[in-house]
Amino acid sequence: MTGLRSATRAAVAAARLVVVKVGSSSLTTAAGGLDPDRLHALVDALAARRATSSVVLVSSGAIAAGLAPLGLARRPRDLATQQAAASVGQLALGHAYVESFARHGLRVGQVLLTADDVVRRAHYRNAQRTLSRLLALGVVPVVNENDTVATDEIRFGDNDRLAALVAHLIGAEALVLLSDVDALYDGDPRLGAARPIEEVTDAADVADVDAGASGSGLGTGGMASKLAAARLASVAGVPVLLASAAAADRALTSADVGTAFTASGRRLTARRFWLAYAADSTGILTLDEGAVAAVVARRRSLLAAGITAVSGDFQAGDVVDLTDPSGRVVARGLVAYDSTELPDLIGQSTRDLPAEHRREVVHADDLVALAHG
Ligand SMILES: Nc1ncnc2c1ncn2[C@@H]1O[C@H](COP(=O)(O)OP(=O)(O)O)[C@@H](O)[C@H]1O
Ligand SMILES: N[C@@H](CCC(=O)OP(=O)(O)O)C(=O)O
Repeated sequence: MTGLRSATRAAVAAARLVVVKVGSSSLTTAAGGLDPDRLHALVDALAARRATSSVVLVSSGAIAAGLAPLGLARRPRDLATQQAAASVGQLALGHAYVESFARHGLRVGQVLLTADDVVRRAHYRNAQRTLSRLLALGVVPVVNENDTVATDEIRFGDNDRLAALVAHLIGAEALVLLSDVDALYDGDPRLGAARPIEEVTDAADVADVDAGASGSGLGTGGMASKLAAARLASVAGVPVLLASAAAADRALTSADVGTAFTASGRRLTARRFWLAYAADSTGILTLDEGAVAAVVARRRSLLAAGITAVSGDFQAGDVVDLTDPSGRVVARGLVAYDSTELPDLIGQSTRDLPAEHRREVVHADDLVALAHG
């Protein structure tokens, strides 16, 4: 794959703010310790790009970097030992980045996020503000999940998704996913002959590609999580390049390696992106066909008359999923009633409702239709 230069690749090469995510397997040795040579090579490529663009690094590797110091032969299965390994490894990782970026006269700042930090609106804004300030101060933010406190329920579990969310959160113009594989293939390359895919114009088209069951054994993501992250970034209007960490310099200069994912969606405002993709939903409203058409095609508010069923336990102001009659999620929104109030209202036209219950169930301003359901 040489000399490739699509509009998407040009956009990645020219992006003034780029999020770069690197996986555990690209930073560590098979024995489970940081690999200084590969880390330095990555940092050299980031520092070179930093001359023309702002860069945010989302780095995995805390758990992997903690294995050797703790005498663990492989990634532990239980959460507590993973968290202990991450606690030891994150310091080693941070230290290695401080020293490596210092070779280029660059400072780094550590940002450890939990799912809550991008799911809850107030936290989302905090993360946004901190990252912007770090960038304004000329610092390279190094982001990871806060593994030591994240519990099973609140783990992102994979930094590919975290990187896509961060890319939108800070208004990045490109997302570069660096892994131990040099491209997306039409099947798991570990299993035999597979062909690289150079350009993906609609990430939904490759959702069926065999992406293997799991990743390298050091990280958690695997190719499936990279595809999901690429799709998330793409629908949010951010072009994505997936390439090998060994080719980080070319990925970050000419962008003529790996697989490029075109940005298919319109860029959503931070609030609408948060609503559509980051926030946790606490309930489901099932819509009849007329309401689906009104909400999705005509961007109207959702009225009680078009709702056929309500499930979940939520309060006014919470995020709920809106589904079509078959159960497919077609939109998300901030609901204006508690779940206990709605059963008496649904299916009734507004004029038949008491005056205090005539407001929309989800106002059009608080509603986002989902492009791919
Ligand atoms: N269709 C595919 N195309 C490319 N790689 C794939 C595919 N299916 C499975 N893989 C595997 O996914 C691995 C990358 O995932 P992972 O090891 O989790 O990366 P990282 O640590 O960079 O997040 C590759 O090493 C590759 O063997
Ligand atoms: N937060 C974890 C990494 C989780 C993860 O997504 O790993 P990877 O698939 O290697 O990107 C860590 O630092 O070990």
